[in-house]
Amino acid sequence: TPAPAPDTAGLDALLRTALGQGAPGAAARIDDHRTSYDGPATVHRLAEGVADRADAEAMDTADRFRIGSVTKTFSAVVLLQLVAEGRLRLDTSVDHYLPGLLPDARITVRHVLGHRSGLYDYTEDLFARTVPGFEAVRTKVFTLRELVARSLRHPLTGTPGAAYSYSNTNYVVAGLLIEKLTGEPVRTAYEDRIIGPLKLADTFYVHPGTAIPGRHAHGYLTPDEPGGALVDATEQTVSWAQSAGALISSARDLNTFLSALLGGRLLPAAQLAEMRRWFPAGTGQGYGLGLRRRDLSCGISVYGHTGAVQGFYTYAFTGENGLRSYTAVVNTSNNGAVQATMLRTLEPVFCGKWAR
Ligand SMILES: C[C@@H](NC(=O)[C@@H](C)NC(=O)CCCC[C@H](NC(=O)C[NH3+])C(=O)[O-])C(=O)O
Repeated sequence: TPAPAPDTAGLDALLRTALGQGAPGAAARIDDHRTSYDGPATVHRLAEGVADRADAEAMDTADRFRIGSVTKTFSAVVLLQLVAEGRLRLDTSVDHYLPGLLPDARITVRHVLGHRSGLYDYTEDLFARTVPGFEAVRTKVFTLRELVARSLRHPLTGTPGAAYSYSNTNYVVAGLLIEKLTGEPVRTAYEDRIIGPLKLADTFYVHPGTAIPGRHAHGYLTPDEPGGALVDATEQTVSWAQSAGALISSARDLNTFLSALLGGRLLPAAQLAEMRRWFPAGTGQGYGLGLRRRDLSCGISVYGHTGAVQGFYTYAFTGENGLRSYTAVVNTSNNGAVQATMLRTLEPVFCGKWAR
């Protein structure tokens, strides 16, 4: 049975709701392939509001932006390619590859990629106070090991291999694994293994640079104080996240990436299957290896990742076999109402107008 057509009117209504809840702008793109993830597609583009509050430049679906944790899916793909090449084993202790880094040799590569390591999330400390925390790190450059050291000031939050517990520390360790196994910085791995082969012309890893190259949206951080002024957070190193959240991309490129991933272009079937071994991660949600699954009201499950970096929320998901891919960005963050509204957009996009 063909998938229901996207309800673009319902999607646009939700984007406008997000603006009413405090987002300066919102943009969304759907790439709807007929028979194959890399074949011809119907493209839907929607944009509301402004990319830049200073000059009221309109939001455009072509604008580049910071994708936050969607970076984790890129990092997981690189490591799973290394698994396919026989250079890494998922059920081997991280200690085997990075001796002495972690305090518990029971933590395996699979635990790290599935957020089941128990490693404390150092960003809890960094961003307990949203704007002061951001201002304190926005121009800072950390090493990946410094970020792990911040995590290890706290005990493990649980037994390695037990429940899912989201932690950025896991994808900092993933970055250290990529660098150790390839002998190259993570930027080279992203470029050689994903960005180049898929020709993702809007996708960049510029750390520790602070500028978003070319045409981009400004990102506005919502302060903790109700009614407080938005903070232009566009320029930052994102060194606090790196392999856990520092990539820059566009709606077009993320749709290409997810369609290729779920379409089987980036990983052999065995490794894609590993990525899709789900652990419970909330109601109607699963986490595999760098990949989220969300179950929708119409019985469709979608696969991708969300992103939250100062000034930008990203939602990037695709359906079965990567046929219909959807990316949306709103240029604010630290705003729960906007986040909830944007998660609802998956319904009209993948279930059509009967989902309202
Ligand atoms: C959610 C998403 N995770 C990410 O994208 C990672 C990189 N971001 C975070 O862990 C949140 C950092 C604080 C953001 C800040 N919040 C605060 O400072 C709150 N005090 C903000 O909202 O900009 C995911 O994995 O799905």
